[in-house]
Amino acid sequence: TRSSRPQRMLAHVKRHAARGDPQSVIDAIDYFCRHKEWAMNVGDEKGTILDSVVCEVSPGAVLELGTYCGYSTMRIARLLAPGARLITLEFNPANAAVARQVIAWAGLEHKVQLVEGSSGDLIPQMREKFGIDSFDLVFLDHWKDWYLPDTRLMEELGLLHKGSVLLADNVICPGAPEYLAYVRSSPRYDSRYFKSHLEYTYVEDGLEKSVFPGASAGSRP
Ligand SMILES: O=C(c1ccccc1)c1ccc(O)c(O)c1[N+](=O)[O-]
Ligand SMILES: [Mg+2]
Repeated sequence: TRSSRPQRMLAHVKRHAARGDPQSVIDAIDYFCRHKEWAMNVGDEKGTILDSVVCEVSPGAVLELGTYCGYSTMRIARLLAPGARLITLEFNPANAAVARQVIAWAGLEHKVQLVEGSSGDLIPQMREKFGIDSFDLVFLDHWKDWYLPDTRLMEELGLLHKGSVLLADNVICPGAPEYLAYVRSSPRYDSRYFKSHLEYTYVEDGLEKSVFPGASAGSRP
């Protein structure tokens, strides 16, 4: 049967990127998506914004919702301090299989735990299965109408602490209007929009960075 786009992307990585060199894997994927076949990685332009937020937060525990082929997983993992952990959730088994190989090619598998399944099912298992108490940074990049319900779930489960940062991709294109309205209006978040472009295009898109000031904020004094 015909190969999939993620499989062709992986073949391009194996042909053009150096094992154990995350930047060369990132560059190979960007080249493939810009010059051969568009794909929905966060990309190089929004990727530099993601990098700057990761460096600013210097998180000990990161949750990524939506692994896809592992591009943003690598961008985050390559910047993590020794001992810091990244858990990434992917719903689609075929994409997860490609992502595991991309992450391994970059030599970052020891920093990443890739879990297959639905975020709605897995988020409630974070404590018991992964020993995570709370997340310092969450990168939301999965189905856009799951951003809000999953955020509410993390709040209710106490997985966000004072200062936890939510960084959401695609808040303009394809868009996450309910999520955006929530984080921008709720007294629970200090939210800021980083204007950019949809990966590998001139269409406007951007990342929304929302800092959780603590569960007490927004409740009755
Ligand atoms: O939903 C799409 C999409 C919709 C239609 C066609 C192709 C992709 C998309 C586009 C850009 C993204 O950065 C992204 O994360 C996604 N996604 O699926 O999560
Ligand atoms: Mg995206």
